[in-house]
Amino acid sequence: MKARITADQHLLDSNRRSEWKQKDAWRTLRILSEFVDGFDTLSDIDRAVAVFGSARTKPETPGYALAEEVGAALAKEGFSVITGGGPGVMEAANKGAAEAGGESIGLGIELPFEQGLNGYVDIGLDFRYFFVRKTMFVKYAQAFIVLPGGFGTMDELFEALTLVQTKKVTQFPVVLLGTAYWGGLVDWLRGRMLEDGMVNPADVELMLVTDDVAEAVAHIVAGCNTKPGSGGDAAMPS
Ligand SMILES: C/C(=C\CNc1ncnc2c1ncn2[C@@H]1O[C@H](COP(=O)(O)O)[C@@H](O)[C@H]1O)CO
Repeated sequence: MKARITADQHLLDSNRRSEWKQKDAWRTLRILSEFVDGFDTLSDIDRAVAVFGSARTKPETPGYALAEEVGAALAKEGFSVITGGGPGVMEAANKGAAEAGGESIGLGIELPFEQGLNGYVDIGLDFRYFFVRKTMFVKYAQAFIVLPGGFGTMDELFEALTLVQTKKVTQFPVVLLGTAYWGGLVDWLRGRMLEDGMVNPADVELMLVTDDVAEAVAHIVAGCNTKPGSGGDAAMPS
C-alpha cells in the first residue's frame, strides 16, 4: 500500500521553506476549521473519560479484554468513553462502552495509511492535526485511563501529567492500568527522576497505578468532581 503524505507532515516539513510564507498562513484556516468542528461536535458530551493504549493490541488477548472491561465499567458509571478511534485498545474500549449502552466516541487521526474509525464508534471525528486532536481529549474528558502502549500512549500520558503538574488542568485523575507493564516506568519516575530532582514528590503521586478496573473507575468518580447530568460543569477551583 502506498503511503500518502499527511497534513501534519506538510505542516511540520522543514525542507520546503520556500512554501512557508505562501502556504502556512492559509493552513491556519484548515487548523481553525478542525477546532471548530471538534468544539461543535463534542460540546454536548456530559462527562467523559479518555482511554488510551496500544493500537497493536489484538482481539482475543487479555489486554483487549481488559480495555473492553474498562469501556463497559465507565459506561455503566455514566461516562462517555473517548478513544483515538483506531484499532487495539481503542477499539476494545469503544466496544465495551457501546455494548454496555454507553456513548462511544472516537477521535481518529489521519495517518499515512488509510485506516478509518473502528466499528464501535457512535460519534466519530477524523483529525488531520495531532495537536488539535490532543486538545479535544483533554478538553472533553475529565480523566484518563492509560493501558499498556507504545510511543503514542506515552505521549498522551505525559501530556496529561504535564498539564496536571502545571495546573493547566485541575481535578483530572490519571490512572495507569496494568501494574506489571507500568511498574518499571513508575519505579524509575519515583526513583531516579525524583532523586535527581527533576520532579517534586507530589508530581510522582499524580497517577494511580492499579490492575483493578473497579478501583480505577472509583478513583475517577472521586477525583473528577462532575456528576452525571451536570453537563460536565463543576465549581472552578479558587
Ligand atoms: C499502528 C497501527 C495503527 C495506527 N492507528 C492509530 N489510530 C488512531 N490512533 C492511534 C493510532 N496509532 C496510535 N494512535 C494514538 O496513539 C495511541 C496508541 O499509540 P501506540 O504507539 O500504539 O501506543 C492511541 O491512544 C492513539 O490515540 C496498527 O494497526
